[in-house]
Amino acid sequence: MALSNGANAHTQPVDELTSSLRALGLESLPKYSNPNTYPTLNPVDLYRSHITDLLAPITGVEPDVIYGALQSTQSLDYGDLMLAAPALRLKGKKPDAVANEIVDQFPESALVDKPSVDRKTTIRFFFKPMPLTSLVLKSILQNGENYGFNQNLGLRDASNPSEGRKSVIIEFSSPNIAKPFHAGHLRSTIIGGFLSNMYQKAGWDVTRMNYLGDWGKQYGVLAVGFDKYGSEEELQKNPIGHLYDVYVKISAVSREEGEQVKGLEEEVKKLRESNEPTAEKEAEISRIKNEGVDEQARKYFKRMTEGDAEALGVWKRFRDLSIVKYKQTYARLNIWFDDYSGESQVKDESMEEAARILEEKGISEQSEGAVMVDLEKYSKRLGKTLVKKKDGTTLYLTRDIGANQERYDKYRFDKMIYVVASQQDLHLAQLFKIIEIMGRKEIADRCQHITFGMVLGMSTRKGTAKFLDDILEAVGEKMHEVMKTNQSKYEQVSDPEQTADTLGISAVMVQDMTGKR
Ligand SMILES: NC(=[NH2+])NCCC[C@H](N)C(=O)O
Repeated sequence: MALSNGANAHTQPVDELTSSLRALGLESLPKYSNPNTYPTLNPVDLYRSHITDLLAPITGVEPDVIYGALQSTQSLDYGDLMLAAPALRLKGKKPDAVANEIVDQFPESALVDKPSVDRKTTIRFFFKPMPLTSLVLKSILQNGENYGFNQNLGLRDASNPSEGRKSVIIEFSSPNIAKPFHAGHLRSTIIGGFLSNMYQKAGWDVTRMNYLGDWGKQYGVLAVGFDKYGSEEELQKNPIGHLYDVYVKISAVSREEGEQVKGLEEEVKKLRESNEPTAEKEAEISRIKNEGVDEQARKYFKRMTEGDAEALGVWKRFRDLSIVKYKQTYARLNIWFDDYSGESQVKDESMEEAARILEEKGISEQSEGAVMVDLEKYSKRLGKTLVKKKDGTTLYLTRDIGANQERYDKYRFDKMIYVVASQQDLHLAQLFKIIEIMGRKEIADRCQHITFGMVLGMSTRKGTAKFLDDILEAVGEKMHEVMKTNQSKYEQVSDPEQTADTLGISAVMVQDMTGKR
């Protein structure tokens, strides 16, 4: 989304605010204004600044200290702002005496009532209602959807807007094709969407990125499965669900074959012990090993990695159709992405280059044909980890290393945020460490992992919700039930299904934001 450039995008309202303040009998803007928020001074900043102005002469404390000590309250019963007297750090005075002095000496103000002391040392401030409504409502009307935001925060240099805006990549959601969209993906989607909006409103250039799990042998398995169980019609209708079903079916076959081989091997062992012929059983074993799902999938994926157009074509269609469907579902949450990247998009060259650097710097070592990095010398908890498998293929971590560099080359980001569930804390810590010791500390320092637990506090009753669509469906149904418990109100809702849907989605979003982060 295009953002207006330049530092002055929001300076106009300040002038208008000044005139509103004059109308309330105040000369002009408060003298003390937080320099970070000054150009867009929103009402809360304005009140904090105003109170700071009034308290500075009474207490003799630095305005910065007072401003910082004025805190929001837990609930409005406790005032609009509060100040803990000890936070003023006045030496040689008892906090309760300080609190009383402040209340006694607090001058008449057009914006706030005379404060009161609570629990001896806490001073509570209540805003006067009338000026509050006239200031806030006016500011909301003037700023529209930009109310409460300061686009200048995203400037590289606030005093020199021509330096441009800071850029941030926010990587979030990142589900795996043909696998369920689980609670971790849901929370990542919500938190990531929220962060994107916040950075955008703070004037950063935001790139919303979805890093799909779309590469690896399992996509060979999927292609083999589609040959057997796939339906073109189903694929078009419901790609995400259908591919998942196919994957489940073919995985079961592959598991069965694995067990079969194990059983046959046991039998061969026994036959050998009793000197009986084993040829027949052995032939069966090698037939499964050579023609079974696993081997077919391995071959198929190998063709994909070698750039075989036909193999890639099939896979790409699965990916493209899934993305179309994802987009529709994300839209229900008002979430979109600028870049659908994914593990498949990481170029071999960038991974090879990373491998070369790791080797040259003596960071990686050979380990029984595979390549490993020992991070224990940096931190015990980072452990040892593979960056290349014995057969030369890459791993999840390898692809992340390559992707990190490619994103930097492409976007020159000032910051990159990975919104990923806490199961992957170690993975991301390893990633950032490896990037750092490869000599890219500057890039590593720009990367941040936003982690979260996966307790959802919302169980989908049937326990069958596997995809985002199902989850949203389930919460909608639940809401509908709740609505029906009040029949007289229910009858007044014109489109209950639609309303339940909207409420359900809102509930999912809101419950994630109710905890303090
Ligand atoms: N850059 C990353 N590794 N991002 C997280 C990707 C999450 C992964 N697709 C999963 O579902 O587990």
